[in-house]
Amino acid sequence: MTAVEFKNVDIVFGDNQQEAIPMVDAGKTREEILEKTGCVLGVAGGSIKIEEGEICVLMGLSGSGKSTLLRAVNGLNKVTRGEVLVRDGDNLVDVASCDEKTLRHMRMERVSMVFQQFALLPWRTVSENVGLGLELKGMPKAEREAIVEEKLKMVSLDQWKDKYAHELSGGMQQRVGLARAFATDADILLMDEPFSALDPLIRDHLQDELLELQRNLKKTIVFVSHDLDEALKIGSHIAIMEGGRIVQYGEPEEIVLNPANEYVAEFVAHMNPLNVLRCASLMTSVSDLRKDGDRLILDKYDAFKVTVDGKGAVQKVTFEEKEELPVITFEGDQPIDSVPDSSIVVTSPDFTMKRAIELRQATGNPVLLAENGVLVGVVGDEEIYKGILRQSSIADAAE
Ligand SMILES: Nc1ncnc2c1ncn2[C@@H]1O[C@H](COP(=O)(O)OP(=O)(O)OP(=O)(O)O)[C@@H](O)[C@H]1O
Repeated sequence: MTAVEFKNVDIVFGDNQQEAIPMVDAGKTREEILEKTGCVLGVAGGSIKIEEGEICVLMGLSGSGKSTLLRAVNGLNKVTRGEVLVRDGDNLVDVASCDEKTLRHMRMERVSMVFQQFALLPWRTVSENVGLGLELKGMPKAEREAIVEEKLKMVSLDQWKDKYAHELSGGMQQRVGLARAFATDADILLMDEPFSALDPLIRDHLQDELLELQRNLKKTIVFVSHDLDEALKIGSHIAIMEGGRIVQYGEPEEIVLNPANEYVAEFVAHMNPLNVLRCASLMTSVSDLRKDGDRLILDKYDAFKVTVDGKGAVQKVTFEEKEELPVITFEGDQPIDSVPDSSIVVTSPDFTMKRAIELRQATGNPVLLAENGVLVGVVGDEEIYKGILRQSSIADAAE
């Protein structure tokens, strides 16, 4: 079900909007529109649909219009033309055109916002900050406290509930901000660069925490970031914005494999491919493997050979004709170090390049990929190098 839909959204700042809109339609740039009309183009023709339970990341350089689009979801920015549909129970409300009362209801009950600068009230304790939204809604104290306690536990700050913001580190303050957002019943969270002021390790940790919270609570999150690695890590979909326009919208791997223009390619050139590229896009397919009689050859030295049965399932793998290697199925929920040295791992083509490298390192052998028990391909050193080289050739091309 759709949680948020932007339909041809234009947001123009300034008084001369009637003159600016035809220029938006003609595809004029922000600079041209500013020069002719004095208006600043915030967003032009923004159209995306965000499904419930997704994390959609709005990504782009400073000034590309990310925050402007985000703030349209709770009516903080007035939409010049177009619709911003937001789920309210069984209905979708157009927050761009609804009355004040409906907008207040949407802000209070449906959409909650987490800011970059924590926005904690210094005179309130941690628990009073987390309970703020509930208090404004008029929830009785006892009921409020139970929810606050639970959310503080979720972000591991229950021991800190009576402290004040200045007694907490930046990362902890941001976790309080997260707990406050998760404490409301709002199904939709807006997050405007919530982690960008934090140092990289804490940031990485909070991203993991957000993903974990998201898995449990299944909120819909619209997240602004200027960092493609962050977007790729947490986004189920990413909208890349340039000069007020969405230039590409897609799943992380789609964006990395097929950047829509040079602007996107430039971001992709500097990202870390390990967590994004999947084995399926790195592997050599079974149909491209060389053969030795009935056996498939897995590497260029003809060292590893695999025998499959009539249904395509792996039966036997030999090393240099002498040794038969143990074949292990790896589902992904066991630790890597549980995988025996020298074994051949069969795993899913959906796993990331990072996982393939870890398995390759743990076993010393190529990694086999199977779908529903049928061998579909292999990732060995060659495939891993190609994955890394593709990345550096994108970087070279972008420079
Ligand atoms: N209230 C406003 N009045 C006038 N212009 C505005 C207003 N808000 C944003 N803008 C302009 O709209 C454009 C897009 O700004 P926006 O803040 O959405 O970009 P952003 O991609 O979020 O950038 P950043 O990462 O720097 O926050 C900018 O040129 C900005 O100056």
